[in-house]
Amino acid sequence: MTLPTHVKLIDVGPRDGLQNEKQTVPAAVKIELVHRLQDAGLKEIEVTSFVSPKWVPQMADNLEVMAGIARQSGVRYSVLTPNMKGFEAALASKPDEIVVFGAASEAFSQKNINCSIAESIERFAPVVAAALAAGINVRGAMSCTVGCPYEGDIAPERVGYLAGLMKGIGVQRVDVADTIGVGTPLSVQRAIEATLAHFDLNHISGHFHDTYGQALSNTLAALQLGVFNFQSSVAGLGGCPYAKGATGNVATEDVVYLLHGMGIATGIDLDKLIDAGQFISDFLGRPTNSRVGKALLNKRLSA
Ligand SMILES: CC(C)(COP(=O)([O-])OP(=O)([O-])OC[C@H]1O[C@@H](n2cnc3c(N)ncnc32)[C@H](O)[C@@H]1OP(=O)([O-])[O-])[C@@H](O)C(=O)NCCC(=O)NCCSC(=O)C[C@@](C)(O)CC(=O)[O-]
Repeated sequence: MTLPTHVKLIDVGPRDGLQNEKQTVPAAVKIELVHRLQDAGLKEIEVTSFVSPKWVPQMADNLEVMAGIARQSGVRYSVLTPNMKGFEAALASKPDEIVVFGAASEAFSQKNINCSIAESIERFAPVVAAALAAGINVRGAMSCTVGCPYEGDIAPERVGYLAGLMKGIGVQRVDVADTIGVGTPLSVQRAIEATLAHFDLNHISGHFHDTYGQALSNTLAALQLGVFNFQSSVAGLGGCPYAKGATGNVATEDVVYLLHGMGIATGIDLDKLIDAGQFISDFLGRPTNSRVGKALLNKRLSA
């Protein structure tokens, strides 16, 4: 078994992590979180989304957040854009990458973006073309690649079908997302293998929610297939408003601990990352969801 020697992490905490928070998180707090993540060594940060503020009120400050970030060279700042309206609004914020987001499940596509899978691809196509013409990178998030809150198990063929559609409209790389965290290593591997029919390993990332406590196992299973891009959320923040009961992404701190323990480089300073997790957890008024964060904070206190 040959594992990757280096892994790239995209922290999606400011977007996926905070989009579902009931309390208002001021733009200044989101900006400070992004600053702390980049100071900790994150080279890719998913900052916000340009979606309907009626659907996701927490992301309504998208322009303010993007404008407030003191950008570091070498860091990629991405934003979600579901349609041309979102893309046109996002352009002013100069994102390095835009993300179109579809689903392998018809029901989830309807609940999340109010259209079928086929209609979503029709909406994404001009967004992708406009982004590429403007020199902006394009990622495609694929939700519900192993399970759906409305349809149950999702067959790998449906993941392959969506990946093929994404490839067909020019999406450059895709995320294989276990939106509700029901996957286990073999089901996640099957979803990735179905994606590999359309995208190579350089262009696939794993995005695992931790609802059933499987996300680290699933990360290892993806590493075993050679995947070396992963998304995670500082302090394990998050959940999708249209996936009731699903918890946050796997905590970035826990993934970094796993990888460093296996001798896999990330370029991330775990201590600084834990401080970033503590910062946002303090603001939200609850303990971090990161097991590693909790353990190392306790260790600091008892030192
Ligand atoms: C996609 C839409 C907009 C379609 O929503 P719609 O209602 O079908 O759109 P519409 O074109 O009919 O427009 C309806 C209203 O929305 C406005 N509108 C239309 N588009 C935009 C836009 N881009 N930005 C701002 N406003 C917009 C539009 O102007 C109009 O306003 P009104 O005339 O009623 O005042 C809607 O369904 C929506 O915003 N959904 C939110 C989806 C979302 O953000 N979900 C969470 C992110 S996905 C996720 O978390 C999963 C992921 C990526 O992390 C991976 C995983 O784990 O699975």
